Amino acid sequence: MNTSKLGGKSVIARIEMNTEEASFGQVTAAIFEAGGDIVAIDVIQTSSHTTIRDVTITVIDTVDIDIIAERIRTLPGVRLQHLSDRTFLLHLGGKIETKLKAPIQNRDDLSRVYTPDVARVCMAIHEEPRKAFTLTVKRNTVAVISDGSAVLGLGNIGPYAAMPVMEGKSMLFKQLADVDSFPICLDTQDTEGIIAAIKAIAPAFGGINLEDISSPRCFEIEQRLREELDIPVFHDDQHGTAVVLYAALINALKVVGKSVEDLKVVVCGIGAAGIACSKILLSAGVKNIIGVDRIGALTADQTYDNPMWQWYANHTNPDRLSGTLQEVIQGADVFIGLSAGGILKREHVQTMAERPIVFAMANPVPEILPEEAEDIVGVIATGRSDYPNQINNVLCFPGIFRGALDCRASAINEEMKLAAAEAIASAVSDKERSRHYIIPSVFNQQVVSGIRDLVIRAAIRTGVARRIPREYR
Ligand SMILES: NC(=O)c1ccc[n+]([C@@H]2O[C@H](COP(=O)([O-])OP(=O)(O)OC[C@H]3O[C@@H](n4cnc5c(N)ncnc54)[C@H](O)[C@@H]3O)[C@@H](O)[C@H]2O)c1
Ligand SMILES: O=C(O)C[C@H](O)C(=O)O
Ligand SMILES: [Mg+2]
Repeated sequence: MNTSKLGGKSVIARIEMNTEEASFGQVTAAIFEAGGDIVAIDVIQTSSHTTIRDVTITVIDTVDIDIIAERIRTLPGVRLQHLSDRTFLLHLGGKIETKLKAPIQNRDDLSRVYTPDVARVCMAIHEEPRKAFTLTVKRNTVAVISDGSAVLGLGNIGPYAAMPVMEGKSMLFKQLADVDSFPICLDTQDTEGIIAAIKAIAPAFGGINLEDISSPRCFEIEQRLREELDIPVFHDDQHGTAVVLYAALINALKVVGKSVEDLKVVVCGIGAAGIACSKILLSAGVKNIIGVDRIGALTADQTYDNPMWQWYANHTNPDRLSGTLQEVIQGADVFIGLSAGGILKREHVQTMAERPIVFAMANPVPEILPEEAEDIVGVIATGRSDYPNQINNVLCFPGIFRGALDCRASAINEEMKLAAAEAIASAVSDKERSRHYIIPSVFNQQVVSGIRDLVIRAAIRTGVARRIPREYR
């Protein structure tokens, strides 16, 4: 895939200067002229003739960091000691750690957190298994599990390379919703192997967040685990995405003044996310959805080996359109991309209906970058945090699990998902809503608490809550 548009970079240049030969002004001018932007300067060491500074430089994608380094190196009296990529620095040794809730300071503490006293707690759980929820980490812990087979839009990069994403999800769980979580990448892509592994580790967890498992295996894995486990199993790429997409569409339609029943929607990428998003749109009353994958539009006139595609073809595309994305997108009101970076061109968007809505959600590179279509669309959104309108499942998964854990839900059902979408959409007020603001920020404090509230109510209403939090009694 094309990784040249992975976003801006931020580096730290450690620069040693002989103050008799060079001035810091020359250094900043050289960085600026080569296309870098200085965002921070830290003095590391000074002596009578030399100073060492850490200069934090950001650059946009089109700027070559090596050229900046070369310019610095050629300045007389200046030495570039080293250049570190801040993103890689942040990943050194991983991004999360465990922390103790109580210190172990003496033998007495030791005997209570561990043997012999811990045995009494073990036996209490043995006698009454549901006490695992009160006496272990199960109460507040979710496993973030992947097999590395469909990581972001990077594809099947395997369990080791998938870890940074899963660690990132765990950080978001903790920071946004105070949910503890473990990133777990399994070294198997066999459906039965994955199901068995997850069932075997489930006792430690209050919920399972499946992540970046490719379709169609993800459907069976989730379905089986939902049937066989008594804790919520939620494939985030399907349902988290669908929830946030639906929330964004509710608000985008208000901005462009169109209604759900009249829409022609093209969904590109009929995988885990594309199928789940299409399903939520069908239940929201969208009548004309056309799914497109690498082979073109899915139509009931064809037969497919992939059973999900067959189901899809039979439930969408009422006019039985066939052909390429370029052909079927003509006259569409909405494009939803959950496929691969850079596949939608400005010329295609120009053939869409008036004030089209473009949700280019492939990560890390969207189907089309906002700057390529901004002036010809009604609303454009991506999955990324560096553009306005980020449609990303991070708006959903922390809050939906917060709600599910707080009421000890046995499952996350359709009603809870719709409740979460409603909560997200309503976090943007009528006054705030605009073509650049259809979806609340990930950092909007209202989002998690709003989702939690509606999700708990939906869980109680539908009988999956095993504990009613005090404020709902
Ligand atoms: N913004 C978000 O919150 C969010 C959430 C989930 C997934 N995504 C992104 O959506 C994409 C798909 O994720 P997934 O989990 O559904 O993966 P997946 O592997 O299950 O499905 C991807 C589908 O896209 C199809 N595809 C790939 N290239 C295509 C092309 N050029 N034209 C048409 N179809 C093409 C594949 O054949 C496959 O069916 C990824 O880029 C992922 O990062 C974004
Ligand atoms: O991980 C993300 O940011 C979104 C999503 O889960 C994806 O796979 O792209
Ligand atoms: Mg994902």
